[in-house]
Amino acid sequence: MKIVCIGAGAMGLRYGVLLQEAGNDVQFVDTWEPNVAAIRKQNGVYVTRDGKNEHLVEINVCFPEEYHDEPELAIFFIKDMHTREVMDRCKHFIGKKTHVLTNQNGWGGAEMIAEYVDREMIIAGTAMIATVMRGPGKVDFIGKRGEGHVHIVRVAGEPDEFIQRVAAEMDKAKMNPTVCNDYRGTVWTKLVFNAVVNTLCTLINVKMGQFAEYEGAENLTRRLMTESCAATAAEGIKLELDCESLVNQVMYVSKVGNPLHYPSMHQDMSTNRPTEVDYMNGAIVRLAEKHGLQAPNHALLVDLVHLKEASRKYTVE
Ligand SMILES: NC(=O)C1=CN([C@@H]2O[C@H](COP(=O)(O)OP(=O)(O)OC[C@H]3O[C@@H](n4cnc5c(N)ncnc54)[C@H](OP(=O)(O)O)[C@@H]3O)[C@@H](O)[C@H]2O)C=CC1
Ligand SMILES: CC(C)(CO)C(=O)C(=O)O
Repeated sequence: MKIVCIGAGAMGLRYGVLLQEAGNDVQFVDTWEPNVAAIRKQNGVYVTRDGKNEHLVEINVCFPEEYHDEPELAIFFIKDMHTREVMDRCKHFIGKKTHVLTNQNGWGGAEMIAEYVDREMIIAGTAMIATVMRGPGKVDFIGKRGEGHVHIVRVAGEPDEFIQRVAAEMDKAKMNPTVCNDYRGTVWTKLVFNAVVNTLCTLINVKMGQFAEYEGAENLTRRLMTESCAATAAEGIKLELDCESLVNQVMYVSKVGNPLHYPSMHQDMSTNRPTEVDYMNGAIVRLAEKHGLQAPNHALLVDLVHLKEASRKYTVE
C-alpha cells in the first residue's frame, strides 16, 4: 500500500516504520524542522526498543510542500491542537481516493480532518501503544514487538474493504488491529483512559507504573471515571467497557502494559510544548456541561495542567 505518515513524531514513526518493515511503500512528511534535518542527515531514524538495541532504519522524509504524489492512505499523527495548520499544509496531496487515518488521542482530531476530507474517507481509532521521541531523528518503541493494540473505525459507514486492507497490513506489522464499528464509542473509550493516566502522570511527574503503585490510585481513577461515564452516557456514547472495567483497564495497563512509560502529555510538558489536556479532560467537562452535568474533578485537572504549563518558566530557588 502507498502510505504517507503525516507527522514523523513518536507515533507517526512507530506506525510508519512497522508498516514499512511489513512491505508497504511509506513516505514520511513532517513540519518539525530539526527532525526532518536530522533524519535527512542520518539517512533514517535511530530506533530503540525499551531504550536498547539502537539501530538505524532508513526512511524518507520531506516537508509537506515537497510531496506531490497521491497516497492511498495518509496516517495522521500530529498533536490535536496542530491538526488544522498541518492539514492546511498537506491538503494538496490528499486526493479524492486518499483515505486519512488518525489514531490521535482526545476528541476532535477526526472532526477537524473532516473539514478537509469526506467523512467516508476518514478512519479514526485508537492506539494502546507507547512511544517516545528521544530527540530529533531518534525514537524509542516502548514494549515488546507485538505488544499493545490498535482499534480502527470508519467515521461514517460500516467497515468496508479498504479498512479491512488496512487492518491486514497492520496485522502483518504485528500491531494487533481490531476493526470496530462505533466511531464515538471507540474514540471515547481511549479518551477516558488518557484523561486519567496522561493527566495524573504529567501533574505528579511519574511513570504509569509509579502512578499505579500508589495505594489510592484505583480510587482516584474511579472518581474520574465516574464523571467520564456519566458524561458519555448522557450523550448516548456507548463505551467499549463498563465503568468498573475501565478502572481495571487503567490499573492493568499502568501496572503491566506500560509501567515504564511517561504518557505523551508528560512528554509535551517536559519538552516545553502545549499539552492536549483540553481535548481529553476538557472534552469530558464540555460534554458534561452540555447535558447539565458537572465534572469538577476533570475541570480541576484541566486548570492544574494549564497552571503547570504556565509555571514552566519558574525554577525552584
Ligand atoms: N506517544 C504515544 O505513546 C502516544 C501518542 N498518541 C497520540 O498520537 C498523537 C501524536 O502524538 P506523538 O506521536 O506522541 O507526538 P510527538 O510529540 O512525538 O510528535 C508530534 C510533533 O511534535 C513535535 N515534537 C515532538 N518532539 C519534540 C521535541 N522533543 N521538541 C520539539 N518538538 C517536538 C513535532 O512537531 P511540531 O514541533 O511541529 O509540533 C512532532 O512532529 C497525539 O494525539 C498523541 O496523544 C496516541 C497513543 C500513544
Ligand atoms: C499511555 C498511552 C501510551 C496509552 O497507549 C498513550 O496513549 C499516551 O502516552 O498518550
